[in-house]
Amino acid sequence: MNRKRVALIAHDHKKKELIDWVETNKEKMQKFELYATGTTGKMIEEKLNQKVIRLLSGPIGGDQQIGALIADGKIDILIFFWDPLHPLSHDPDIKALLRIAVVWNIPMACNHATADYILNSSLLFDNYERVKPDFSEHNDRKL
Ligand SMILES: O=C(CO)COP(=O)(O)O
Repeated sequence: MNRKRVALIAHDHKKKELIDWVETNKEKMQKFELYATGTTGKMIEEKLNQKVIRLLSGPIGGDQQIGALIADGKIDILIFFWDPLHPLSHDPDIKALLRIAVVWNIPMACNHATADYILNSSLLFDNYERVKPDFSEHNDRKL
């Protein structure tokens, strides 16, 4: 079975929480191929001593790069500890990423509790295949 590709992202006020979470779940993390935005990825790599495929930092396009990977079917799970209490310059990108994860029906955790649920789901290491959305109507759309 291929390793699940997990994207990990945290905003600055949430980074400690995410780093603590990955450290607590270090053994499980090793079973995944990890992707992350720039700064988050650097911190995870240092903490876990595990390779992380790092994209750009969020404010300069990292969220969009993760979104593009999701649309290409290259990310299986998104763990995104976004910050609901501080306004961010790249809010449109954040919103777009949350949207595209829903569009493509990938499991997405936006907080610690949901991340725990996903990580402890029996579906995670089964041959579970998520339902792939049917976009035929959209692709055939006549403008
Ligand atoms: O801003 C981010 C996501 O919106 C995260 O970017 P960094 O991981 O580079 O801090």
